[in-house]
Amino acid sequence: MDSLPLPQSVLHTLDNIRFYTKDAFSTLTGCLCQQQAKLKINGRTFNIIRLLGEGGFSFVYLAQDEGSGRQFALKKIRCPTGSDGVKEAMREVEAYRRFKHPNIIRILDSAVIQDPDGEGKIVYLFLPLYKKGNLQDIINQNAVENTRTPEKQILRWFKGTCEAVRAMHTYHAPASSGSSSNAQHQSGAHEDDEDDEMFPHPEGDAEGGYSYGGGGASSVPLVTKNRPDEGDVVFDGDEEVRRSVEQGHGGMLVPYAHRDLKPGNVMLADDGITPILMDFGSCVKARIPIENRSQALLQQDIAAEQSTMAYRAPELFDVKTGRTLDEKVDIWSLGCILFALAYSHSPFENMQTTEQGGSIAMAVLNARYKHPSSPYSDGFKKLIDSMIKADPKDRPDINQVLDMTKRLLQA
Ligand SMILES: Nc1ncnc2c1ncn2[C@@H]1O[C@H](COP(=O)(O)OP(=O)(O)OP(=O)(O)O)[C@@H](O)[C@H]1O
Repeated sequence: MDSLPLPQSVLHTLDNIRFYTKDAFSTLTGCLCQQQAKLKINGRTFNIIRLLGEGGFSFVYLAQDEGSGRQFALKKIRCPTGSDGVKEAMREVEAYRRFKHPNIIRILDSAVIQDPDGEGKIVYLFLPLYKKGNLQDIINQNAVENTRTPEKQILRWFKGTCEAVRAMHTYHAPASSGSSSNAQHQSGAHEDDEDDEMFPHPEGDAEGGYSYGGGGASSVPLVTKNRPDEGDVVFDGDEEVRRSVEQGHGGMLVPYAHRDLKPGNVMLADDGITPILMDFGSCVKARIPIENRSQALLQQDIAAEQSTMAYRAPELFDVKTGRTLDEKVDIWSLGCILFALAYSHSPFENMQTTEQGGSIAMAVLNARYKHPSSPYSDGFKKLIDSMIKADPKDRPDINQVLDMTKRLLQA
């Protein structure tokens, strides 16, 4: 059959869902209407229904398990040979597993396969599907319809988002061997893991909590374990945390920072109320002492790649030697998120800044922004202002942000 002429946008999409053999892909391009892209992993077949979204490093598809009919968000991360892609993707997987909290996305499973089209590997993350979209969709809708979300509603979404961030900022290393009691479990994490482990995992975990097949054209399942068995040392994917646990220093505070908090990374659960924090590709241990210029430049480069500019804290634009980066970077971003939920844009992507010839970076470094006129309360505006402070030391910590938010909700 002759191939149908396809518009560029469709070809672009197809280029990114060449999940399986070239023959099958030819069939797909020839019969787009009748055929659906399929992905086979470990004997399970998934129909790829449509593209949900696209990030800097990945494509996210709506996928359906042909056997059970269950739908997922399937994140596909392509990792070229010679890059740290697989390692970085696995850091994201470990971060999803580390934080078990009702406002943090959980991972259902993951797999690494040989890229059928190249030398590299592809990492697939199976995530719960959120059909209501994210907070950026709400912002876009408000902008298009010239509407505003009521203050209390904004604060409810914001509070849930802060609770997710608190779970990261107050993370404690696993207490000891044979126990899964980390801070998240103690503070009411959901234990609803019955859906986990979509693929059979016949072997034990490899060192580092996962293993993946090293070659061959066929799909190789990632061996993962989402819940620790009795007697296992709980490994959270971080070498330093593991060493501390082994040395009997479990239970210590190890704050993590998300480093890419923005409305597009907060999904809405099906109730439309519960915010779910996602996209942990940028997540790092929060406290990083900067001892020399090369460390400063490295952190600056990482931030430039992974932290969205309009929500990025000033200390990540210009990393200073002799300082310690910490979790306050997220507090800045939370201030920008609250502002954006109110006024439909980040404080540092408004027209005024660019019209006056100023760059975003300059405005951020000076924490220079203005509240447009609005019906929001003074308390609400003060909460935003408390977080968007140039000096991280002047910003509240996450517990203080939550206290202020709760007080406003009760007012
Ligand atoms: N679980 C999900 N349910 C529904 N849609 C999702 C889900 N996960 C991701 N998406 C969609 O895919 C988009 C990209 O996802 P994600 O942010 O994880 O990718 P990324 O490559 O890490 O992005 P970024 O470049 O912003 O860091 C999201 O903005 C969202 O629209």
